[in-house]
Amino acid sequence: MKNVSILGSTGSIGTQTLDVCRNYKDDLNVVALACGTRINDLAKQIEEFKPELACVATKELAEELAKLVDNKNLKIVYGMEGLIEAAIISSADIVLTAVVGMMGIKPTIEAINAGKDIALANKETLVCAGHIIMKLAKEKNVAILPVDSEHSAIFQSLNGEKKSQLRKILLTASGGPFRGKDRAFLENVKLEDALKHPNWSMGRKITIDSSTMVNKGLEVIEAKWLFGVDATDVQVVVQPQSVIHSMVEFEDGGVMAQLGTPDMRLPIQYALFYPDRKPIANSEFLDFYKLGQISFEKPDMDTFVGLKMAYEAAAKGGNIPTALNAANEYAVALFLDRKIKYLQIYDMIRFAMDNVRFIDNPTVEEILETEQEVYKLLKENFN
Ligand SMILES: NC(=O)C1=CN([C@@H]2O[C@H](COP(=O)(O)OP(=O)(O)OC[C@H]3O[C@@H](n4cnc5c(N)ncnc54)[C@H](OP(=O)(O)O)[C@@H]3O)[C@@H](O)[C@H]2O)C=CC1
Ligand SMILES: CC(=O)[C@@H](O)[C@H](O)COP(=O)(O)O
Ligand SMILES: [Mn+2]
Repeated sequence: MKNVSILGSTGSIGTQTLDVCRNYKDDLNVVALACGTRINDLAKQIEEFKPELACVATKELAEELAKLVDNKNLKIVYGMEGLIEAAIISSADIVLTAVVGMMGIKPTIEAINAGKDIALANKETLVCAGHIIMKLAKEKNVAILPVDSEHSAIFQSLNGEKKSQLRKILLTASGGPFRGKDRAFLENVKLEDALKHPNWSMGRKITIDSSTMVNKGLEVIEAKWLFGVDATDVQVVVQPQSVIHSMVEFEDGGVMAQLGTPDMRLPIQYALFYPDRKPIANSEFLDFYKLGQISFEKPDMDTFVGLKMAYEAAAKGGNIPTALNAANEYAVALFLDRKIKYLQIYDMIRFAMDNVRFIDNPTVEEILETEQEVYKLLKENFN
């Protein structure tokens, strides 16, 4: 039996993780659940999975949750302190990090310090603090198991191979809902259209990131840290059907790929049960006769400049990936609130990367200071 703590249990990855736990009740035991504000959903999860601890965003929500649940053994906590408590709970063997954004940094680091394996969906954490997290994980001998579909595919493709013989990583991208469009088209795109991912059903923030291809940029940096390669050795290949989840090429010209239907429960359960594979319940299997064709394209980085800026951020290093990520989080939240136009997401990222005070090898505190500095810069310079 493996004890699991889930950070972000009410979201897209969180609920799919609970579906895996539901399908494997004898193997996975949920010990902690953390969410932000959806306390009615959390209350139902608590009733079904009976964790020891539940965490919500604020004290008020914690008090409301206490009224909704009838479980005297449940400890209810809140805020960042509470999220860290959920991450380091002594009974957990593994922490699945599925919160969105930089709020994942501290709990992930504390979970590693407490010796927990990490099933990592929260890519923003590695983008900003990959240099700290990968080093610490090695020191503490804990595994960082990728949940992001592409990184799980790379991890699966590298299984049993010598990393020294790896030539490059081929990171696949759907191209998002605006694939093939030009900059003039992007000028006036609507929120509703940006939220229509061609293949995946995901949370709102990552869905916008996929549409701008900033998601792919974050994933290039995530791959750099997870697999210890240069970002220049990560080549993005647009594969619009999202059937090939990523590939790796070796020195001898051999290419290994992982394919599957777009169902996040596969990478989730692969991370939770690694190195075992388990049957997947209620999912479709790939039918190559029905599939017809798989096609490939080069990404248009002159239109989707978010991807180009991520390569630039990776090359500059230090706190520049944090500047890119923080500006993107800030801008996407405004776009989701209909406060800015689509292309301002790129403008804000550009401005933050060009104007933030450079810090080489930033500490966690400096990463979080950079986040605040970026927010201030953007508030002062965009209205
Ligand atoms: N969705 C997907 O298929 C994929 C997602 N990822 C990554 O996984 C992460 C999660 O994405 P996704 O599931 O789509 O996002 P969602 O927006 O669907 O879920 C986010 C989760 O974080 C919780 N949360 C928000 N604020 C807080 C807070 N203050 N304290 C604690 N929890 C909080 C939310 O709770 P509540 O809603 O209750 O406020 C929710 O449970 C992201 O980093 C994303 O990039 C990676 C690959 C695929
Ligand atoms: C499911 C997943 O891992 C997402 O990151 C998804 O891959 C987004 O797709 P694109 O960014 O390629 O559109
Ligand atoms: Mn992905």
